[in-house]
Amino acid sequence: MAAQIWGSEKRARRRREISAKIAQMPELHDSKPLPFMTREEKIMESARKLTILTEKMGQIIDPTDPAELYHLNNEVLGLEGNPMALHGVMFIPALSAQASDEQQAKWLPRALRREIIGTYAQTELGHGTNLQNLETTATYDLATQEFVLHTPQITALKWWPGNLGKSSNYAVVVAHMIIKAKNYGPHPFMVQLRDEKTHEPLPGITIGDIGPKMAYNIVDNGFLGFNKYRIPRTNLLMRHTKVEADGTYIKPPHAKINYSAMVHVRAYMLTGQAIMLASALNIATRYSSVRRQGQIDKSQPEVKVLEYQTQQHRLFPSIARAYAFQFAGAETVKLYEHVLKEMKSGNVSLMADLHALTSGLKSVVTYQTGEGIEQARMACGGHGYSMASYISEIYGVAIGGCTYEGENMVMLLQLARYLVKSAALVKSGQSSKLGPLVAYLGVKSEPTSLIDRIPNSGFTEYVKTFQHVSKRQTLKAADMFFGLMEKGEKREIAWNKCSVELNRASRLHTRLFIVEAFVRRVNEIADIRIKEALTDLLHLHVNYELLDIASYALEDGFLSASQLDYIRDQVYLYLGKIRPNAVSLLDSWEFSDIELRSVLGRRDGNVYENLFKWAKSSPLNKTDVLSSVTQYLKPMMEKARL
Ligand SMILES: CCCCCCCC/C=C\CCCCCCCCCCC/C=C/C(=O)SCCNC(=O)CCNC(=O)[C@H](O)C(C)(C)COP(=O)(O)OP(=O)(O)OC[C@H]1O[C@@H](n2cnc3c(N)ncnc32)[C@H](O)[C@@H]1OP(=O)(O)O
Ligand SMILES: Cc1cc2nc3c(=O)[nH]c(=O)nc-3n(C[C@H](O)[C@H](O)[C@H](O)COP(=O)(O)OP(=O)(O)OC[C@H]3O[C@@H](n4cnc5c(N)ncnc54)[C@H](O)[C@@H]3O)c2cc1C
Repeated sequence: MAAQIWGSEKRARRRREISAKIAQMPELHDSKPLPFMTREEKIMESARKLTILTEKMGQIIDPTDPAELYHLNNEVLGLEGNPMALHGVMFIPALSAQASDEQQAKWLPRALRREIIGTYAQTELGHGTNLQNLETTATYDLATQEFVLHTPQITALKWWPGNLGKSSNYAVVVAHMIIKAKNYGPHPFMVQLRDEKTHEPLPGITIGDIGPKMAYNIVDNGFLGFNKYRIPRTNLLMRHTKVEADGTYIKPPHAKINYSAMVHVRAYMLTGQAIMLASALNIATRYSSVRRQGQIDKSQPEVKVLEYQTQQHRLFPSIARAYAFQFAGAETVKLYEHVLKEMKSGNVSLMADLHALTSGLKSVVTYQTGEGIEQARMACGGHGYSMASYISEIYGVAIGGCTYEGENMVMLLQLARYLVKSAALVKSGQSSKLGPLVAYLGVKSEPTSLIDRIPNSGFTEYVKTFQHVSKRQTLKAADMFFGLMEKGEKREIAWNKCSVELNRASRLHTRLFIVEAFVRRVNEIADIRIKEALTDLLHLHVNYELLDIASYALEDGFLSASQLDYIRDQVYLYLGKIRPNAVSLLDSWEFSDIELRSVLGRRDGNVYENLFKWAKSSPLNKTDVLSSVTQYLKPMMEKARL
C-alpha cells in the first residue's frame, strides 16, 4: 500500500531508508517538543537543523529529488516551516521558470549551494488577490539602464512573503513595470535585500517580520518597502519577457506566464495537504483504537471508541479523501511538469487547462483537508485539544492553504471562467472543441441515474452521476450569467451576481475530477489485496461524496429518494468493511513518530504514560510555585483573608 501512496516500491523503500537514517542522527531530532518552545527558540532550532542538513543532506537523500527533499523536510524540520521554506518552494522554482539561461547561470547555482537565501515577494499590505492593483513600481531609468523600485505608500509594502522578514537576503519581487510612463503590469525582478556579509538591510530597504500567526510560526513572514531602490535592467527575469537597453519591451508568449511560481505551488501543495490530512487521521485513528470509553453492549467491557459508528463516520470518509487527494495530486504534478517543459520551449497552449485544474483542486482539497483535520481533532475528545496531540498545529498549517496561493473563492472563480467558456462551446454546438477535462459537458446523459439499477456496473454509474450534476450546475450557472448579460447587465456585474452558483459548479467539477482520479488509480492496481482494500475505500468515497452533494441530483429527479437510501446504506456498509483495515490504511503512509510529533498518535499506542511524561516536562512544572503566584495571586489571597 505504501507503494501506491508514494508512487512506487522504490519511493516507499527510499522513504523508509531516509526515516531510518534520520532516526540514527539525534542532532536532527527536536531537542524538546515544539509546543514547549517559544517562537524564537523554534526558529533557532530550525536554523540549527538546516545548517546540519546543508552539510549532510547528500548522505541522507538525493537532493535533486523533490519528493525526497519534502520527506526530509517533514521529518526533520516539520510542518511549521523553516527559515528557508520559500527558498525551495518558490524562489528556486521562480528562477528556474522565469529567469533566462544567462540569469540562471548567474543565480541558480548560488541559490542551490545556499550561498544566498531567497523568497517570493508579491503580496502587499493593500493587495494580494488583485495583482493588477499591486502598488510597488519598477520604473525604468533609461539613462542608467536601471529599474527604480519604489513603495509609494504604506499599502504598497510587501506583506506576507515567507522568510522575507529575517532570513532571506534576496527575493523575486513582483512590481509594476513602467517604461517611458507606460505601465506594462506586474513583472518579477531579482532583488538583493541584505548585505551578503553583514546581513544588514541595504540602503533604501525597510524590512522586518509581520509577527506571530495562527500557525507556521517558524516562518518569518515579512514586510518590505523600497525607497527609490535601484537594480540593474538585467535583474528583470527575462526568460519570457524582455526589456532592451533602449526600453523596448518584448512581450511574453502568454500574458500570465510570469504566474508560474504560483501554479507550481498550487500543483505541488495537493499531496502536501493529503499528507497533513493523513497525519491527523493517523493520530486520531490510532488513538481511537487505544481509547476505551463506554459500552455498546452493556454486558461487555468498554469498547475502543473506534467501534462507534459515529466515530467511523467522522474519520473514515476523510481517510478516503486523503488517498483521493494523494492520487489526484500525483496526476497534477505530472501534468504540471509536462506543461512546464512545454512552456519553456514556447508552447503555452496547455496553460489555461492547468490553471483551471490547479485553481479548483487547490480550493477543494485545502477546504476538505481542513474539515477532515478538525474532525480528527474532535474525534480525540479532550486530548485532541491538547498540543500533545499536535493536531491543532497540523490544522493551523493546513488551513493556511485555503488562503495562500490564491484565496479559495477567488481561485474557484478562476476555474468558473474556464467552465463558462466551455459551456458557451456546448451551447453553440461546438462540443468537439472541449478539452479532455470538460468533454463530459458535451455528452448527453441518461434521464435518470442507474446507480443500484445495473448489477456489477462498478463505479461507472457513480462517475456518470457526478458528471450529470457537474454538467447541470455548470450549464445552469452559465445560463444565469448569459441571461443577465442579455438583459443588459455589464459583464462584471452579471458575473458577481452569479458567483455563488459559479463556485458551486467549480466545486462539483473538481470533486468529479478527484473521484475520477481515484477510479483511474484503483483500475490500474494489479495486486488483488491492495485493490480490494482500496476498492472498499473508493466505495465509501463515491457514496459519501454523492450523499454530500445529493441535493443537486435530487432537484431534477436524476436520483430518486430510494436511490438515496441505497447510497446511505452503502456508506454504512463500507464504514463497517473498512473498520478492520482503518489503522493499517493510515499506518501504510509510514509516518515515523519523529515526523508525527504526537504523543496521542504514537506507533506503540502507549498514550497515557507518555501524556503524563509530556505534561510533567512542561516549563510551568519546573517549579511548584510560579512567580505569577508569589507576585500577584498569593498577595491577593492574603489581602482577602485579612
Ligand atoms: C530541506 C529543505 C526543504 C525544502 C523543501 C522543498 C521541496 C519542494 C517540493 C515540494 C513542494 C511542496 C509544496 C508545499 C507547499 C507549502 C509551502 C507553503 C508556502 C506558502 C507560500 C505562499 C506563497 C504565496 O501565497 S505567493 C502569492 C500568491 N498570490 C496569489 O495566488 C494571488 C492570486 N491572484 C491571482 O492569481 C490573480 O490575480 C488572478 C488569477 C486572480 C487574476 O489575475 P489577473 O492578472 O488580474 O487576471 P486577469 O487580467 O483578470 O486575467 C484573467 C485571465 O488570466 C488567466 N490566468 C490567470 N492566472 C493564470 C495562470 N496562472 N495561468 C494561465 N492563465 C491564467 C485567467 O484564466 C483568465 O483567463 P480568461 O481567458 O480571461 O478567462
Ligand atoms: C501562510 C501564508 C503564507 C503566505 N506566503 C506568501 C508568500 O510567500 N509570498 C507572497 O507574496 N504572499 C504570501 N501570502 C499572501 C497570500 O498569497 C494572500 O494572502 C492571498 O493570495 C490572499 O490575498 P489577500 O490577502 O489579498 O486576500 P483578499 O483578496 O483581501 O481576500 C479577502 C476576501 O475577499 C474575497 N475576494 C477578494 N477578491 C475577490 C474577487 N475578485 N471575487 C470574490 N471575492 C474576492 C476573498 O474571497 C476573501 O474572502 C501568504 C499568506 C499566508 C496566509
